[in-house]
Amino acid sequence: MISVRNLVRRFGDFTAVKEISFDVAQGEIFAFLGPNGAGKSTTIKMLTTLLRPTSGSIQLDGMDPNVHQKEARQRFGIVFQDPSLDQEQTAWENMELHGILYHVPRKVRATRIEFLLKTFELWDRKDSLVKTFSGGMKRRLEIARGLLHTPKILFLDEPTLGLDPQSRNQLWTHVKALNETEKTTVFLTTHYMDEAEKIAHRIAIMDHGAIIAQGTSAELKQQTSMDSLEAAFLALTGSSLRDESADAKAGLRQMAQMWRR
Ligand SMILES: Nc1ncnc2c1ncn2[C@@H]1O[C@H](COP(=O)(O)OP(=O)(O)OP(=O)(O)O)[C@@H](O)[C@H]1O
Repeated sequence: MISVRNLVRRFGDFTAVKEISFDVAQGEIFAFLGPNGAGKSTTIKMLTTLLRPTSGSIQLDGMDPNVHQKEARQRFGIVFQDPSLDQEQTAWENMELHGILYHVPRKVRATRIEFLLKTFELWDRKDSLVKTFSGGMKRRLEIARGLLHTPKILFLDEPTLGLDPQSRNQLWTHVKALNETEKTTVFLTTHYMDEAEKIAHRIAIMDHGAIIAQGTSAELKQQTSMDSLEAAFLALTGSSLRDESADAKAGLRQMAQMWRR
C-alpha cells in the first residue's frame, strides 16, 4: 500500500531525510519512532504531498502522490499535530464540511458521519460547538473526520501528543477497531513506546534522518537483546539529547565568545 525507495529531503545544506526505504502492506499499522528532529514529520509530509522530495520515489496504492496529487489525496486521511478543527462549529458541521470538500455523496455522508461519531463516542455531542470539547474529544473528532471519505490510508502525526493516558488508550482502541473492520492502513508517528508496541504491527526507528532498524516489536527487542522496546530504542539511538544538546552547544559557544571579548 505504501512503498518508499531511497527517499531524500534536503533543506539547503542540511539533509533531514537520508535515503530511506520501507514498505507498508495493506491493512498494516506501521509506526515511525524517533527522537526529536529525526525526520519523522518531514517524511510524513512528503508522503502526504505537503512537501516535495529532493529525490527518491513514493508509491501510495500504486501511484506517485506528487504526480497524481488529487487522486492520491482522495485515498488518504491525515491528522496532524496542529489542530485544524473549526472551533466555532459543531462536531457535525465540521464533519459535514469535510465530506463536502472530499465529494462524499450527501446520502452516504450522513450515514458515515453517524457511524464515525458513534464509533468515536461523540454522537451525543454532535451538536455541541467544538470549543466546548476536551483535548481528547477534539483529537477523536479529527480522526473521525480524517476517516470520513473512507481513505485507504490514515496518516497520524503524533496524534496523542498532550493527551492523558485514558484518552490515548481510548483513541487507539477506536483506531485499532477501524483498522480491523475497514482494513484501513495506518501510518503513524509517536514518541510513546507503549503506544507503538501496543498498536503497531511493525515499527521503524528513525534517527538523524535515517531508518536504523525496522521490524516487529519482538524483532527489535531480539536484535538488541533487550527486554523492552524502550531499552531497544535507547540501545539503537543512544541516550544523548538531540535538539537540546544542539541548543546547549550553541549556548556554550555564545558564552565562550563573550569571555573572549
Ligand atoms: N522547513 C525546514 N527548513 C529547515 N530545516 C527543517 C525544516 N523542516 C524540518 N527541518 C529540520 O529537519 C530535521 C527533521 O525535522 P522533523 O520535524 O522531520 O523531525 P521529527 O522527527 O518530526 O521531530 P519531532 O519529533 O521533534 O517532531 C530537524 O533538524 C528540523 O530542524
